[in-house]
Amino acid sequence: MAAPAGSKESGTSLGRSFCKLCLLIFIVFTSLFLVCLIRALTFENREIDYKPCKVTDEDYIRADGKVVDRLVHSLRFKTVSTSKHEYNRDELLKFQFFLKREFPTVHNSSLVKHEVVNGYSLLYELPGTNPELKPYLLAAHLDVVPASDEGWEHPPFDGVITEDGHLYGRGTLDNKDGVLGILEALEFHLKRGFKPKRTLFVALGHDEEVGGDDGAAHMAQMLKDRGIQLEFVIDEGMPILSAGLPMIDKPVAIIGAAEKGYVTLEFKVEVPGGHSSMPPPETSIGILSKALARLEASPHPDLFGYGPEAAMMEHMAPHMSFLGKFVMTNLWLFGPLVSRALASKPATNGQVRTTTAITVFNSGIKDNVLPPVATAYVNHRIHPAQSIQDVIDYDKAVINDERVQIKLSRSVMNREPSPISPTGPEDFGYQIIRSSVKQVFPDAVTVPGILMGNTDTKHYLDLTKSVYRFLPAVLVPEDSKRIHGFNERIAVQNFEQIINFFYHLILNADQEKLQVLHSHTEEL
Ligand SMILES: N[C@@H](Cc1ccccc1)C(=O)O
Ligand SMILES: CCCCCC(=O)O
Ligand SMILES: [Zn+2]
Ligand SMILES: [Zn+2]
Repeated sequence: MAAPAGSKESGTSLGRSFCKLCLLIFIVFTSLFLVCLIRALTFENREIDYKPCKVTDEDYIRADGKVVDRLVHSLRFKTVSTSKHEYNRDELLKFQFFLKREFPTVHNSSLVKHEVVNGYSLLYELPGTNPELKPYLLAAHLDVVPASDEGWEHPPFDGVITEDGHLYGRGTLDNKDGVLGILEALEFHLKRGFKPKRTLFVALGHDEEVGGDDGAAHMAQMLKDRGIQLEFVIDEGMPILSAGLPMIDKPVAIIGAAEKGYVTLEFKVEVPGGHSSMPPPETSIGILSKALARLEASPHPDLFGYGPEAAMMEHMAPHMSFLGKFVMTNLWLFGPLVSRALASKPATNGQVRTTTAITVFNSGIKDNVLPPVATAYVNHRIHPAQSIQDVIDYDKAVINDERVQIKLSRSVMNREPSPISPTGPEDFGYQIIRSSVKQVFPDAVTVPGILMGNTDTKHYLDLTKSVYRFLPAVLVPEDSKRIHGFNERIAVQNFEQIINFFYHLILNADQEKLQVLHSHTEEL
């Protein structure tokens, strides 16, 4: 049967426009590929390497004998914090006397001014010979979160070292490794006659795990009252990830340049009670449960690129496989892909958005009584691009039900996200930390990032804009569950590296200014 009139021509023109469309798509994809390729090939590694401090073999501190014993004994003090103002004072005092006895030079040298603050925190000052140089602060905390023997391979307060060289205990990662790391390095320096040019403070808080209001807050106020401004602060924070990041096979030291905010919201539904034989279509439990289900089904917006996470990827790019570099130097195009990859795992989802965790649900009186009240608590860790009010507004819009009352909980931990600290090639504090990492972990890549937990650094934000949350514990992503969880542990060899990190940091920070070694840009 002949084709209807005109169909032959239209078939050809359809074919022609289809070919034009294919050609257009081919041209678009080819040009996108070429743009990405040129960017990847010409990407400049802006990092500048600075002259590291001079050290000899005698300068290396070994974590053996007395050194490792001191950490083991420190873990046995049950310096547990449970809530605001509630912490084990006896154990804190025993720990304090132990440190005074074990670090005699730090505590008796005429070079060191040592103060016990608010009964249990420890503040040390080593005045520098050059008062022109702004002081810096090394922070850590003496307290730990609770732990019972249940669920642990070795009791959390015994300090057991296993055959494979791991020391098990509450506080091995959070944060007695930091406390002893700083004190071992300082004692070693002082015994060798070290006299700083730049004033150094060490602040060991005793209630970080419950907000730091009795410890770090007081030490910060003392420094403010003395009119002190700091060059930089380094406190506990992100680790060195030895695995788990996409398309990079080197260890990555993530230096926390920002810290997420923290807010717990209370959701409450109040309805008339009554006899369960005459129930309304929805009880208070039903109304609140549906509202919470909507919250879980509507994650807060993906804010990849609005915090330090994009800078983190770009700093990794020069050290990645070609594919990795191709992607990470073209986040303008692949950003949505990268953020979806980060969002796919709980351990990294918090890098790209405000997280939502329904942590408490209370309701019900008796099985034949309609529940007059249902209450729930939701804990959000807030992305630096959002505020507490943004989070409340978003939750209200998602819940969209007048019967659900939403209000700020009276949690002592509520706080806005921190400002983002400078991480540029000339920023002294960030570069000093980078140099010290590279001296102790030569094959590690250093990048800026966000700390998802919270620390005492909130109290020091008025003293400097350069606040970093980093401690070179070498971890894999699975280890994150050990922090505040079961089987917290540290490799003794890694503790030795932490001590030497602080040893180098104290030397590197004592320079008047950064001395350029070479800039990668010059190399190109
Ligand atoms: N550091 C602990 C406790 C804490 C929370 C919030 C502020 C200060 C401390 C955490 O991140 O959960
Ligand atoms: C290792 C990071 C810890 C976050 C702050 C804390 O829980 O003490
Ligand atoms: Zn903690
Ligand atoms: Zn901690």
